[in-house]
Amino acid sequence: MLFVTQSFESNCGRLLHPRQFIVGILAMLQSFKLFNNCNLVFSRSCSGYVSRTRYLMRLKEDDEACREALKFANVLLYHKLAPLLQKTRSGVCKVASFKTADLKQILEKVGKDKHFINESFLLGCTDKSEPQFSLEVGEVERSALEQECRGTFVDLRKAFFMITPSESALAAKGQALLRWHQTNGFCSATGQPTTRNQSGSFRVCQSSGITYYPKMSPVVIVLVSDGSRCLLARQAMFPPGMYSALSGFCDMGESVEEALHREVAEEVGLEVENLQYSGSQHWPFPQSSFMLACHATVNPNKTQVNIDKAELEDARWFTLEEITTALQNPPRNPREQPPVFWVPPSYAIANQLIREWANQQQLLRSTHRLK
Ligand SMILES: NC(=O)C1=CN([C@@H]2O[C@H](COP(=O)(O)OP(=O)(O)OC[C@H]3O[C@@H](n4cnc5c(N)ncnc54)[C@H](O)[C@@H]3O)[C@@H](O)[C@H]2O)C=CC1
Ligand SMILES: [Mg+2]
Repeated sequence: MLFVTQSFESNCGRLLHPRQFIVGILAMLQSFKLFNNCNLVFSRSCSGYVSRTRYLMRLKEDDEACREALKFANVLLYHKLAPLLQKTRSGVCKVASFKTADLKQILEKVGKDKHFINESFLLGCTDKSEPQFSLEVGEVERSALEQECRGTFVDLRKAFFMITPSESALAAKGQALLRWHQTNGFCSATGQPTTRNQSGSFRVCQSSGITYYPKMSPVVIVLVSDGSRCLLARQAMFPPGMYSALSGFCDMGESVEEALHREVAEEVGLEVENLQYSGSQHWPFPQSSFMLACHATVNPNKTQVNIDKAELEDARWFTLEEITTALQNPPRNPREQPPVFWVPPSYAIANQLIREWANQQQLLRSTHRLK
């Protein structure tokens, strides 16, 4: 109904394009649930962001519509949370996705019931409004499935170095949703099993009526600059040579600003100022984090780091030259051939912060040269 009301409001006072008119009628039918398969027709006839969003909203909430959408969906496969990747003819890696009908045949070939596909969770939809789902197939023998699908299940951290940032985001979301369902099968109040809705947008405990929604833990991440260098750190568990921006989970009751000040003070013993928001990102590790990324500065006369060795193995200041070299030479296989110093892959928001800082430094230098 919201859609109909808003589209009428926004079109008020001007003539409707025939396409808009059809879309409006379909939306109205859909909102009154008079036309069962309407969502399919609707999704294919609209390509706008708002239409896709409203369509997804409906799939999340309406089990029947979601089941219907799954019949014509694209499904991403995971084996013990590792996404299936395929190589294109040109040798580029991409996240594999299968049409439901094709996937049913594949599942039957590897000895799985075709109805198993109903275990999928709704992920989103493509630019063409084709619904996307994720499915965990960990019970099936991995090599048989890889052969049948002509792909390889790759650890997600490794996959981030092989696929584009937008595919990384999709693969990360799929994994996070599967993990959340795997670890939220029981109500924390009653201990009774929880059941999912069809899309997987929530789970309910039938005994207490409590609804659980997939959750992310807020994490602050900050690139600290002293004006000409930036501070990067590494934890002992990082792959050799990798340094990243400082980060930390927000404590209960904290604001982003408070968490940033506290984390920097705890981890490297510095006081930051001039916080500047850069962006945010969902990060699937360790259990779905919501990364809030900022830039900050320290007084250039107070740059002595005092590392908390329980948290960090090392933290040091890097020059623009060191950063530029690291950004220009991302490692292909960091675990097998680690460079002396490298930064997180382009999908990670830490990489975005580091790139922004490098661009700003370059701009500052060229402005100085002009003076
Ligand atoms: N996307 C990106 O660019 C980056 C993402 N990250 C992510 O940020 C996360 C947090 O960063 P850290 O520096 O490790 O955090 P941190 O500095 O807060 O230290 C982690 C410790 O905090 C405690 N902790 C408090 N709340 C927690 C919670 N909700 N979940 C798990 N542990 C909690 C645990 O003892 C844990 O060992 C990392 O797990 C990492 O995956 C970190 C850097 C870059
Ligand atoms: Mg930390």
